[in-house]
Amino acid sequence: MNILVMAAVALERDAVLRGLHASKDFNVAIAGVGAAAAAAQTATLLAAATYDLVISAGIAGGFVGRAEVGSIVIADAAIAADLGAQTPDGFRSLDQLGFGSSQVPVDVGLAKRLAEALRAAGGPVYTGTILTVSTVTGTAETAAELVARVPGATAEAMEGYGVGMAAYQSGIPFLEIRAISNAVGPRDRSAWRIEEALHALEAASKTLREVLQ
Ligand SMILES: O=C(O)c1cccc(C(=O)CC[C@H]2O[C@@H](n3cnc4c(=O)[nH]cnc43)[C@H](O)[C@@H]2O)c1
Repeated sequence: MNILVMAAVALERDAVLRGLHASKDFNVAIAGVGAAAAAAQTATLLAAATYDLVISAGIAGGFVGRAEVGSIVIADAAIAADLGAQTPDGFRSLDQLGFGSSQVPVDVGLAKRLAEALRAAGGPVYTGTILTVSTVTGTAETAAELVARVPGATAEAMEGYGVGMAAYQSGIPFLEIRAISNAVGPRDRSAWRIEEALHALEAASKTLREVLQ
């Protein structure tokens, strides 16, 4: 198998690489922060080589009561939660506006298999919707608004939809894997546990390699 893993920043890429133990089946690349950079970089790499699977991997915020710091979330759906329009009657997604889809398909069977393997390896693992946002949520009001908009919301990050859209447009299966570094809600950057999340991401990458090889 030839698998492309896209991480937003070097710290995430390095955690994934440590977990994969230099497996030749994987190319781990830096996507940049945000869906636009991630989509462009993923599309460039997909045009340059043949891949069987594309994965968006990194750290993320976890919705309170759904995914705690240090846990792993595997996407069963990947949704651009703020892509649409505000109207007097509330938010309208791209789908509701008739301009495409705010959701990219995930390989649900593979996501389930990976989640089972991660559970067997120990550590908290959840499957649920991972939101892609352009702005890191910083208030309880916005967190509540996102959960109301997407009831299955489990984690939020900034690249999944972009990576997934590039994969979808190339007809390649897609997965999103996130390790939780912080709670989604009132901004408290000092409470982010990035090291803890990177360790969880490394351990999850080890299991990922075992599942896919
Ligand atoms: O300090 C900040 O507010 C900040 C703003 C933008 C990016 C970062 C990063 O640490 C970049 C890495 C990566 O982390 C993901 N991430 C982690 N937690 C969250 C979150 O609560 N909401 C959205 N994204 C999150 C994201 O995918 C970044 O690319 C820090």
